[in-house]
Amino acid sequence: MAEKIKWYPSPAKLNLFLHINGRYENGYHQLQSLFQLLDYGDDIGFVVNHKNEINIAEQISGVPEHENLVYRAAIALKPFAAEKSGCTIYINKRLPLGGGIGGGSSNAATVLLVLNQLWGCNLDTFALADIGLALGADVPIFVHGNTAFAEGVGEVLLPTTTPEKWYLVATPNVAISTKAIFTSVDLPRNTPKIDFKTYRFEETHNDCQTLVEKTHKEVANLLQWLVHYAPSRMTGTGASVFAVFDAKENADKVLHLLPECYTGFVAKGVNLSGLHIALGMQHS
Ligand SMILES: C[C@](O)(CO)[C@H](O)COP(=O)(O)OP(=O)(O)OC[C@H]1O[C@@H](n2ccc(N)nc2=O)[C@H](O)[C@@H]1O
Ligand SMILES: Nc1ncnc2c1ncn2[C@@H]1O[C@H](COP(=O)(O)OP(=O)(O)OP(=O)(O)O)[C@@H](O)[C@H]1O
Repeated sequence: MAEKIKWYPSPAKLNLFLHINGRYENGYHQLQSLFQLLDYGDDIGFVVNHKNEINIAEQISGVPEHENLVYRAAIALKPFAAEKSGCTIYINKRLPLGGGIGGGSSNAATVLLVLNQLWGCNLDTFALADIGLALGADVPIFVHGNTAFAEGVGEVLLPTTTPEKWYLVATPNVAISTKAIFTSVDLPRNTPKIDFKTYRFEETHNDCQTLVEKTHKEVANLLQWLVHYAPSRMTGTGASVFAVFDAKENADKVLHLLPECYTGFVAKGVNLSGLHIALGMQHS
């Protein structure tokens, strides 16, 4: 009989703000951000084997298996598992690729946390976050699983709690390369550091937004439309943007009005990742 697939959530995040404070010698950027976890994302399924085989059941279009962060995360964890450990991994993709909502990074974190349990590796979340950081700057936030302020390249995390808000997340049909934004000469890199204790959404911004609005008119147009309804901003390096609402019904109303050329969803901001709840991890 075929083994049952065990499914786990892989939540999305928003960068409620993103300030670029400088640049490290290796080209990576020193940033400050507030990573807001959402109750919406992909689902990742697992069937463990003892045949030393790691594979992905169905490929993501345009992403070769060996470049898929899901595959790369499993390979990175394998040295810590028993010799013949393997798995088949299923991906139920809902999050847009390259949206700035962390889809690939979150998928990698789900694989690290779940296989750590299923393979019995017994690594703590700090060790898993270290492995994750080598896969992407956004992986550690999903490994630790708390909404958090971030510094460094995004890996120095200060968990926080945010008031319950509803987010309409909308994405134009364009792909934006994170690398292209971070290597642009037009990216501002000198925002002074803020004190997280005095954070207010209205007093922050996303340093990538003006540049992306110039290079991708679709993002500028979407933001212009959305801001009529609620405070709106771009997340990460785009292409997704979000609008903030106090009530779900208001976010739903605007989602229904969203022009057909955009995709969108409504999600609640949460302080603890749904994955950590599913795995019975109360704190990281
Ligand atoms: C900007 C954010 O989206 C904020 O959440 C992330 O920090 C990006 O995280 P990510 O997609 O996991 O990024 P990575 O895959 O590590 O890096 C993609 C590219 O972004 C640039 N990059 C990323 C993070 C950072 N702090 N500085 C950078 O300059 C690097 O050029 C790198 O080649
Ligand atoms: N499992 C995966 N899911 C999504 N993208 C993946 C995955 N594995 C590799 N990738 C590659 O990573 C790229 C960035 O994907 P991702 O969805 O993480 O971007 P993002 O939302 O901009 O992330 P971030 O907010 O962390 O910058 C994709 O365009 C794709 O080529």
